Amino acid sequence: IVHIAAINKDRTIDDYQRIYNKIAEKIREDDEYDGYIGYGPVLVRLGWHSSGTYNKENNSGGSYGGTYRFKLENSDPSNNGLQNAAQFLDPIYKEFNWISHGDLYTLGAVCAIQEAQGPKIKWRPGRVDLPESATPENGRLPDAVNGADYVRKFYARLRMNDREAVALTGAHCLGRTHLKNSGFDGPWGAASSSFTNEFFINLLNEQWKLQKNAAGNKQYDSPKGYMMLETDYALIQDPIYLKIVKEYANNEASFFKDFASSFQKLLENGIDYPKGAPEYIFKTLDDQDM
Ligand code: HEM
Ligand SMILES: CCN(CC)c1nc(N)c2ccccc2n1
Repeated sequence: IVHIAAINKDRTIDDYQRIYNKIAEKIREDDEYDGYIGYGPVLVRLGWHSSGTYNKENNSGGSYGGTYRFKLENSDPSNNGLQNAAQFLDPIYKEFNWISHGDLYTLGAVCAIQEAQGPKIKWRPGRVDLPESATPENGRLPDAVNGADYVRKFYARLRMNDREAVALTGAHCLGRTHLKNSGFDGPWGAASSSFTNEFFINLLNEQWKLQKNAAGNKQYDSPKGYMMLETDYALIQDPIYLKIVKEYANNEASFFKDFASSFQKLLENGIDYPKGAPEYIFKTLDDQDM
């Protein structure tokens, strides 16, 4: 399967910055969502899940076709809760319906990370809406009840190495798990909506206890009210991952640099960009004194 980015010469960075600003302003406006965590984290998860169906073996899945908009994909149990992000983006799509769904889902995730004071993420337009027949089957997204071998193998399918896998999981500094969505619960208390390396610091500093939660699923809980999925905890069980976790816990700049490159790679998996294809770095609202 080959997906070539379609470059729309009529659209400039200003057009996409306008959409970025609309999303960023709406994130600020709709601040009450999920107990005042806000829409940032679930927008990041939508961008990740619409890309995480990629399979390097046959270059199938991924963000290109915007197939999350079809029932088969958005009703995948792995996508429980992402309807909130899709509904958030609906009015933005109505106003700017010249953008493809794949570009919108990935732009929303980049916007959410940058507006959470995370790193600047380079973003390239050109994804093209594909028909429903292009929708990948359910089951391509990862399960949380697994160890390091599963995590390594899963990320390899997305062409990600150990550093990229650890960096990407650092996005779990945002948001929370919801029993009704995934059968996992927490963290409780001050849920942060800033993009930082705290996920790695918590992994190393908290005391973790493997417990069964209210849904009977195993997760690691800490006395301070933090939690880790088994796939999170795997990052300190595996010696190679552990070394990288320590690096990111002690060097936020290194985490930011690797996250930015890994996230762009994740969002662009499966797409061939022609030479000279435009690449944008959007300004945050703060950069624009908005
Ligand atoms: C082995 C890989 C991964 C597994 C098993 C996993 C699993 C999960 C689960 C079970 C949830 C809770 C969903 C809910 O209950 O609402 C979650 C939330 C989240 N995940 Fe992951 N995840 C993985 C990798 C990633 C990656 C690569 C990213 C982004 C780069 C990411 C970003 C997020 C975010 C931002 C949330 C919070 C969403 C919200 O607050 O609504 N995750 N993840
Ligand atoms: C770093 C603690 N937090 C956010 C305050 C956290 N920790 C997690 N382990 C986590 C796992 C999946 C989704 C969100 C998550 N959030």
